[in-house]
Amino acid sequence: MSPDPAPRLVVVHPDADLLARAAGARFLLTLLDAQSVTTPVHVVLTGGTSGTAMLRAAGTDPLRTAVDWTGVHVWWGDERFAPTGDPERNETHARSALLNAVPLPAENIHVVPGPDAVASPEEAAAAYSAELRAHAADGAEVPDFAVVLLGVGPDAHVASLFPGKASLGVTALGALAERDSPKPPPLRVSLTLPTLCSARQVWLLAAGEGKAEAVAASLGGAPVEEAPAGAVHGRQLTLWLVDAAAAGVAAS
Ligand SMILES: O=C(O)[C@H](O)[C@@H](O)[C@H](O)[C@H](O)COP(=O)(O)O
Repeated sequence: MSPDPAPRLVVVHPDADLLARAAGARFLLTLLDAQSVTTPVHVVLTGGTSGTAMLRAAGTDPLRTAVDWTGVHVWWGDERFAPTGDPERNETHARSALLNAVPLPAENIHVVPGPDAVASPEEAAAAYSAELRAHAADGAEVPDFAVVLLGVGPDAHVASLFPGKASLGVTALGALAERDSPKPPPLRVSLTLPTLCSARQVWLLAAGEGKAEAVAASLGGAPVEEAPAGAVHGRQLTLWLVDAAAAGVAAS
């Protein structure tokens, strides 16, 4: 008998601000829950407007002081191939939104190397895959992620996995290089789809009416080539955190 699929829940918040605040608090509480049973706890952050707003909310939420940050490791679902400190980098936004506001040891922040460290996105992806393996359990390729956070693009992309791209067919665990991202900048590094789906929980964030079509297609079962977001599932939970506009409903 095959195991029951993990539940997929959709939480609709009235607007983008409440979405960010609720998701930020939920993130901190989920870290606390995870720390009550295991340490270290590995989490995957996302770039983008909603993901960054959520991290900013977590960065000022009083609950952040209850987390043992020395036992938290952060990773990125994708990164733009830009040098350290560049405003294009997801890392730069995450640091100013949350990471600089909490006592997270520098060695627990696993950044994707940029052109100031390696020669190409392929080299960056290989280095990130090796870093993931180094923090995985014996015999595993990637850490046991407690949560993967993902912003959803208007074309239903997640991380740097875009509709119609060969990257969607990559079955290996680890990171890959994308050289032709339709969302600028073109050069990026992304975790693979199976890596995102290896997490215990996957959260997908979407706000604004520009995301309504992507959310409807993803939840409506569109094929992965059309709506990569719909193909991402956590092992225990898949949580869609959206605002009313992205859900296509009028806010009450
Ligand atoms: O590097 C990036 O651009 C992202 O990680 C990307 O996957 C992002 O999360 C979505 O495009 C949603 O971004 P918005 O919330 O800004 O629409």
